[in-house]
Amino acid sequence: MTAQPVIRAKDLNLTFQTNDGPVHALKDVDLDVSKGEFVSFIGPSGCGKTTFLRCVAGLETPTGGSLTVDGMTPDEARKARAYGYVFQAAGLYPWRTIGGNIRLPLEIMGYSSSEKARRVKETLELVDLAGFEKKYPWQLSGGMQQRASIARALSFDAPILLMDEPFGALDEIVRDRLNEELLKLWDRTQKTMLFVTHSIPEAVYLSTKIVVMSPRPGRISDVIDSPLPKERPLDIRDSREFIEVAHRVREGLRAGMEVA
Ligand SMILES: Nc1ncnc2c1ncn2[C@@H]1O[C@H](COP(=O)(O)OP(=O)(O)OP(=O)(O)O)[C@@H](O)[C@H]1O
Repeated sequence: MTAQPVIRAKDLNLTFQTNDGPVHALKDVDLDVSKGEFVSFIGPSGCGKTTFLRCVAGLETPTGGSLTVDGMTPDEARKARAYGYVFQAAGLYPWRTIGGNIRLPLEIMGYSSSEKARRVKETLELVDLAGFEKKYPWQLSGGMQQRASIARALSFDAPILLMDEPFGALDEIVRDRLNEELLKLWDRTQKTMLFVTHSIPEAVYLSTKIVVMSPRPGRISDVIDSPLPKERPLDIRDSREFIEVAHRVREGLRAGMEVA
């Protein structure tokens, strides 16, 4: 049985009108993402990765083609709170505690006090930050702040998690650990993940599907279904299969640059 697509993009185009002329940020993007997949988007700066995520989130309006999110228009999906969004910088409010930050979307959505408390506790446990509820962001390391920002995006239990280079600013050891934790979290929550990265090993390690993009105009140059098993210890990165997928991603990136 094939899972029903949660994200379906067909001939998606987006051209920004700028003072320097039109910028074709997305060109003829076709992509189906099934429920529960972990999809990474990789490509050089300016190839439209963030723009695609923002289209899914209903924050940009495509100029052509169609896009459905959980069977709805992106705008409807945004209103239905179908996704959580994690940004490159943790973006926590410094004047709120970690618990206060996670509680914020729940306050906006009008959850009851007991429900807010339950969800804050639950998501803090999910990202391994139990006990840090009353700390302020500046009291946490960069990796912990990013985990808190993931908890905030998970707090209202949306079926889709959009992550725009969430670990880009972290050192490699912290990033490795968060990658491992993210896979466990994905396994536990069964959410559909859309994840932007510049790192080939990160994309290969995390994903069930890797979307390779090329710039000017932003197109998909390859879509790779990962042959790696779901269970992924970090040393899987030394395996032949891993190296082969990484090689194919690199080739896709190179081919995209040559065409552009
Ligand atoms: N609001 C906007 N107005 C005009 N041009 C924009 C706007 N947003 C993005 N662009 C342009 O669209 C193109 C795609 O940008 P986007 O941020 O999606 O790329 P990206 O692949 O996410 O890049 P990076 O890896 O650097 O984050 C770029 O050329 C960018 O300058």
